[in-house]
Amino acid sequence: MQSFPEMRFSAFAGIVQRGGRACCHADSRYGVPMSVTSRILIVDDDPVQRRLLKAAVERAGYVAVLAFDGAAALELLSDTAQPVEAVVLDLMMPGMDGIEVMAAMTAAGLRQPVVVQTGQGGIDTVVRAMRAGAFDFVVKPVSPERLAHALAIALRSTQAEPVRPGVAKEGFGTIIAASPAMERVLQLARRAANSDIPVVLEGESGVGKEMIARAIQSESNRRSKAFVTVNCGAIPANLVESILFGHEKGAFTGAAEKHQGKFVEADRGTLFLDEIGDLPADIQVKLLRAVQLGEIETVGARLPRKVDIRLISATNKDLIEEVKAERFREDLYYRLNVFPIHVPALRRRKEDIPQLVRHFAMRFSEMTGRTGSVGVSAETLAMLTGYDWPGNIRELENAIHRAVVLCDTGMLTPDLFPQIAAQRPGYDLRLDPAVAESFAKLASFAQAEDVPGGSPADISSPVGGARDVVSIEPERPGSGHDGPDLGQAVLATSPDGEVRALAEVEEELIRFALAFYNGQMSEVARRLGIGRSTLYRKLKDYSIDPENPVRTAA
Ligand SMILES: Nc1ncnc2c1ncn2[C@@H]1O[C@H](COP(=O)(O)OP(=O)(O)OP(=O)(O)O)[C@@H](O)[C@H]1O
Repeated sequence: MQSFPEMRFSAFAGIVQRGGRACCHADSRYGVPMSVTSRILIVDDDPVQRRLLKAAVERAGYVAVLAFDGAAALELLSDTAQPVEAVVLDLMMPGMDGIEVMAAMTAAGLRQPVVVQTGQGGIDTVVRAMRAGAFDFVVKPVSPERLAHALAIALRSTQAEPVRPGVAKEGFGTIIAASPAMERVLQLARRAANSDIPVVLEGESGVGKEMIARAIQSESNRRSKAFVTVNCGAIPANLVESILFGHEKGAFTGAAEKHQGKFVEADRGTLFLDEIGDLPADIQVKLLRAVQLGEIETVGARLPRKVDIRLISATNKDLIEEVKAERFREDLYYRLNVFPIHVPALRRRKEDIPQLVRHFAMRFSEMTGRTGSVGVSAETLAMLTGYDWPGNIRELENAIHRAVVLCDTGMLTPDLFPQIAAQRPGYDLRLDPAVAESFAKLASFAQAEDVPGGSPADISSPVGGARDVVSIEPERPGSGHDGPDLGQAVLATSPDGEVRALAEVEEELIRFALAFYNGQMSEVARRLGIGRSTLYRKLKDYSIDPENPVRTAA
């Protein structure tokens, strides 16, 4: 056995000279043996960023190697004596920028996975980086946890037999998440799992609400009991009561048998009420009673029955708006909505897309019995990351499934996603007729609601079928530039030459900032110099939807 000092690195930071330039490298202060520790190259011209990234990389247990520009980075990457296994690359650097570094890496046959750092805002840069071959991207300022996660997955991708990225059979381990927004969601959901607190999951269709509900159940102390789901929007109004609360034999015409109902089925377990906003008014009263008293009234029964239920509800409606419109009972709203969790749309957390794409490619490769997983080309990853996914993860999952089934080459290429390519600028859609035909066939099996962005008609005729999609991608005004487009400046005077009202200018500036910072509330509040709660109050005052701040013309 080696003695302790030999097992550890000495703490040093050396300077590598190269053509008059200097770059430094440092060892892990955690003293992890070199033979098992991956060396991560950090390329950033900003010394403060380099220091922060180095601390994060070392905290994750890797050795940080630092370079302050592209040229020094390429030299370190080519050093076979001390191989670097992954790269954290800044895109905006003087001289050679990040995209040029990746191009030079490709030209030199350097295959280390690259995690690029991008600024807040426009997706164009991300798309360019993915197209240039980036493995993943993180948005500045990146948390140490997010960076560690991205590096772990990047490093696994280089192993001969890649491990599925953090995927467990059930629970939170099944949920692929890389973005800070989803990390926060999962943090809240984990908290909720520790108690019986009623949870409402809000979010668009296909964002993963049911998956999160299942994870909460499977990590709660009810995990060994039933998880029963009811889609309140899908049950005919005249059957809701009987389906939820059950009925006695002969309770009404046609009730030939006793039916125990979902509440009884879920007794001692969890009841997941999906589309809760669609519950008819009379059933809302009965649900309120069940929640308040812990007892239900089975149709036709003489006595109420006690039940012990953990309730998780989900909605893709704005429940408070439903309350205001008197379609949803206020008392029930407050009973159910004790612990609200908002699950953001996929277009609001594009950092999740590369990992989801790889995850589904691997899963569907396994399911379709392929030997080894299909790869995903850089061009495809760029295209899929740039797309808005109106149907969220469900749409992404279905798109990858179809592409894997149709893929003959072992690599997912843009032509396997005609319904997406049709909506992204710059993709040539001259499809192989055989592929187009397969899409037409597959599309006829697809449920229209599963692919909101691509109906069968779109898929079978990708070129002609391209529809006018209203892009809600919150692109940074003047994206592709470093600063705001001056054409977007908030004007101080009105067309009649008079100074505009303060409230009007404020509203416009807030809308501008929301679009500019891609809806990142903390950033918007910070830049406007106000607190988050003030920002939320102002959004309410001006009826601004943070998801869609660009006001439509009156
Ligand atoms: N983070 C994720 N990681 C992996 N798969 C996911 C993730 N989120 C969602 N999915 C998958 O996407 C699909 C849709 O998810 P889910 O049904 O949970 O969405 P939902 O928000 O409940 O949709 P709806 O409102 O339409 O019922 C499922 O197949 C689910 O497994």
